[in-house]
Amino acid sequence: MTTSDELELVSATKSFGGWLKRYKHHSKVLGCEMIFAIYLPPAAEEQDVPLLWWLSGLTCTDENFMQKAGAHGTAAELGLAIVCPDTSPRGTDLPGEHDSYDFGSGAGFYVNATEAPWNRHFRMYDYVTEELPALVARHFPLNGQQSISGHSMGGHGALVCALKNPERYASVSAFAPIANPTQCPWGEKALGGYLGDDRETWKEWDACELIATGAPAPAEIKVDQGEADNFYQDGQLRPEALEAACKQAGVPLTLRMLPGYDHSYFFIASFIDDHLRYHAHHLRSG
Ligand SMILES: N[C@@H](CCC(=O)N[C@@H](CSC=O)C(=O)NCC(=O)O)C(=O)O
Repeated sequence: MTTSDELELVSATKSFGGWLKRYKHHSKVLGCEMIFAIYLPPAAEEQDVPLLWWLSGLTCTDENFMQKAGAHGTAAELGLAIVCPDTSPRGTDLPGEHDSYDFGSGAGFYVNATEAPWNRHFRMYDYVTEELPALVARHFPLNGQQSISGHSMGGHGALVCALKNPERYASVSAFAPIANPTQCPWGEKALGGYLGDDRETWKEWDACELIATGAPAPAEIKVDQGEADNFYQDGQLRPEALEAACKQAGVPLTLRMLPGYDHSYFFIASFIDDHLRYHAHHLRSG
């Protein structure tokens, strides 16, 4: 087992002149061993660089984005580091943790659970906003400038992290986020399980609710949504609710509805360059 400030290198792979590295560490917040991935652009060999957080979706680990999004070339060009955390605590084996793809392992929803037994380990919000940022700041050549993005459950996570901490991130974007989790089946299952039956307590983990109560965004929010996404068509994502909440509150949002694209990493790979350039712009001017 590693101690809280030790990193164990799992793998190192050269990519576009930079390095994709995976590390194992002990998380005090989650009470288990975790793996995260970091892409360090070539510029990180000479200077401290800005950082983009990528939060992945249901069933993902630290690996999906790094292997499928095709982000390394543009991140290398822009001098942007990228960190991908895992999507839940691992190896805790709570009763029922592995029974479904949308709750428990691979489905931490970036909240701090309050219901037993989940509250012992499932504190992914604190992990991605406190423990892991402090850890990577100590170990890598980062200049302190940060932005955040994510997909689906991770898009929800990115929006919530940014709306709760607008001073910490220069910008926020999302691909097909679960934008209104208090009002969709995925969110009702996860928030009910992790937080209990009182739906009032769910609202602080819902981007639309946060915006409605006056939470400011760090910059104009950028969201891409595929129109052929089956989860969108099934009402899991609700970008229209995000658009309405932003309009009502005067929060700037650029929402693109993209014909023909589904929920997969082919959609993400098609538009990741736009998102990286949007974040690099805000990180430079931040
Ligand atoms: N039945 C599918 C559902 C899981 C899925 O589609 N996961 C998406 C994220 S969905 C919302 O958070 C994903 O990113 N999958 C990983 C990938 O590499 O595509 C299943 O079990 O895969």
